[in-house]
Amino acid sequence: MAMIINGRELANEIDGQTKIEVEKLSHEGLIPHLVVILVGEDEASQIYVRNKHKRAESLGIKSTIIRMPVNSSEEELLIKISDLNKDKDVHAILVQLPLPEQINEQRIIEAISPNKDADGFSPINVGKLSSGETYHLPIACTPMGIMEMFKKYSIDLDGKNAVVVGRSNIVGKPMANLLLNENATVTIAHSHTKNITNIIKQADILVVATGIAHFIKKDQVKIGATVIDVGMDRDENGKLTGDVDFEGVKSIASFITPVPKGVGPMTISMLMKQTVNLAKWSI
Ligand SMILES: Nc1nc2c(c(=O)[nH]1)N[C@@H](CN(C=O)c1ccc(C(=O)N[C@@H](CCC(=O)O)C(=O)O)cc1)CN2
Repeated sequence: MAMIINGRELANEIDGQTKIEVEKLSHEGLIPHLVVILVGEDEASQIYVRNKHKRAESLGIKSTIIRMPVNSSEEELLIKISDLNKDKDVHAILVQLPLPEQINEQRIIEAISPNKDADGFSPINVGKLSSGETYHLPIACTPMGIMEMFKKYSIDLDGKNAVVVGRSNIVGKPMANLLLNENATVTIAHSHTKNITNIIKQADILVVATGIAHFIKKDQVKIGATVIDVGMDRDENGKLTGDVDFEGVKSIASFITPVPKGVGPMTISMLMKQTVNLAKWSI
């Protein structure tokens, strides 16, 4: 039976460390400041943004939310980002995704200064990560949170077969680079991959980010694998569930993350930690 990785507990532990760090910086006159831009009224995005704001305030981080109407133009958003890039009081900028369809997501991400890139999505920072350079580098928060889980639970990655299912810029690609940087042998599988079950079955470390509820079943998973579920799906009753059939897979895995209380809570904790780092690196 797998050990269940408790993301909520680990997130609380990391928040505790972040709070101490913020107190120290505040005594030195530096108050980390995160600005989150929310365009439109997507229900889930509003909840995530509110949660980020509450978490930041509880840790002593200055938090500003900029709300823009759903019909905002790309130009308006670019102007806002340009102002924030120049504002010395702002250390970290995040544009909540997804954006309304009239706005090109990549153009927006590229406009954020790499030095204020709270999400680690800027092409400069993505390039550095894929070159194996990690000094003063903001990294995508969800994969970074998963790396913290491996560290906390002493899960060795060196020489292991790691399979990342999903190739998004937010999770799949940065996850693969982080695993590669730790000497894992990494395969990215996706919707066009042939014989995907055979590939998944080889994984000592399996990270799943497909957005398809219960995509991974027990008979596809190697006995003793570590299974990380990044999914946030809804089952037929509307209940939050993951990309992995948790009940089945937990009986053969050695470690597994649940949904909820797995990877999700780590994302916001890593954002807080990254905001503090960006503030420190700015001086
Ligand atoms: N600019 C960004 N946009 C988005 C990101 C991101 O990292 N940067 N990620 C997601 C949304 N997200 C943060 O923004 C996020 C999603 C989920 C959770 C979380 O804690 N989930 C809980 C369950 C919550 C629930 O009950 O609905 C869990 O898994 O336990 C945190 C952050 C897309 N946009």
